Amino acid sequence: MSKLPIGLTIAGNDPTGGAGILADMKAMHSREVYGMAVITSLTAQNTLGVQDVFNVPVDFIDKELKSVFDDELPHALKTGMIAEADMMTLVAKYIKKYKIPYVMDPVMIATSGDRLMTDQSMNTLINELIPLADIITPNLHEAEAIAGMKITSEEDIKVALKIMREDMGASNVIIKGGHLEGDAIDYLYDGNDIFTLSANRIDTNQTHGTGCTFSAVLTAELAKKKSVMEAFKTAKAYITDAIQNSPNIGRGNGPVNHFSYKED
Ligand SMILES: Nc1ncnc2c1ncn2[C@@H]1O[C@H](COP(=O)(O)OP(=O)(O)OP(=O)(O)O)[C@@H](O)[C@H]1O
Ligand SMILES: Cc1ncc(COP(=O)(O)O)c(N)n1
Repeated sequence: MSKLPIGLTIAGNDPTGGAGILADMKAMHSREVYGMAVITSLTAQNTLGVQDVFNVPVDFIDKELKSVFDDELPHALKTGMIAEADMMTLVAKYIKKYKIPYVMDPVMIATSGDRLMTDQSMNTLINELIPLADIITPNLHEAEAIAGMKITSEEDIKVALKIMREDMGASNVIIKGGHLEGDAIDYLYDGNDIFTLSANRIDTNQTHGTGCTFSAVLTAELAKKKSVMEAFKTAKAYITDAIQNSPNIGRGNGPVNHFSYKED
C-alpha cells in the first residue's frame, strides 16, 4: 500500500493533450497526486475538433479496471468521457464494489461541439452513475440535459442543483458557470447550502480541457482527504490560473496549462 495519494481517471484520450486523461494526469501531478488512467475511448481530435472516436471494447475496459484494482486501491477516482451505456454500467460496478471517493464529470459534448456520449446513455448516467457520485460537475448545458430543464437564471441553477442532489442522489453538485455571461461563477450544493466561487471572466477561446482539469483537481484533493469545500476552492483557483497560462497551442480552442514558459 502506497502512502502517496493516488487518483484514478476513467476517461477518453485526446492525443493533443488538451482534454481527457492527459489533462487529468497533468492536473493530478501538479497537485502532487500519483495518477492512473483507464482509457474508455481513443479520440482523434485536436484543438479544431474531434475527427473520429474509437470506443475501447467493454470487455477490455473491464480488464483495465481489474488490472488497476487488483493491484493497488486508488484514494479517489473520476470519470470523464464514457461514451456508451454498457461502459457506464461496467464502471458503476467497480465504483460500487470499491467505494472510494468519486467525482463524475458528465462529459457530453466537446468545446468544438462534437458529441462524446450517445443520447441513449443519458438514463444510465442518471440512474447508475449519479447516485454513486460524491461530486458531479456538469457545465450549464450538461446540467440542463441532466435536470431536464432550461437554465436561464440563477434561480434555475438552484433548482437544477437540487434536482441532481435530492431527486438523483449525487452527494454534492457543482454547476460550472464557464458558459454564463459575466463573471465565471461556479455553484456548489452540499444538501445544506449553496456556495458560490467567482472569478473574473478571462477573455479567451483557449479553454479546451477546463472541465477535465477542474474535475481532476477535485479528485486529487479528495485523494488527499481534503473536504469537498477545500477541494472546490483549490480547483477554482487552479483552473483560473491555468486559463490565464493558456499556451496558445494549435489553431483552434487551445488547451489550458498550469505553468507559463519562462526563458532562461
Ligand atoms: N473564460 C473563463 N474565465 C474564467 N473562468 C472560466 C472561463 N471559462 C471557464 N471557466 C471556469 O473553468 C471551469 C470549467 O468550467 P466550464 O463551464 O468551462 O466547464 P466545461 O464546459 O465542462 O469545460 P470544457 O471546456 O472542458 O468542456 C469553471 O470553474 C469555470 O468557471
Ligand atoms: C477525451 C475527451 N474528454 C473530454 C473532452 C471534453 O473537453 P472539452 O469540452 O474541453 O473539449 C474532450 N474534448 N475529449
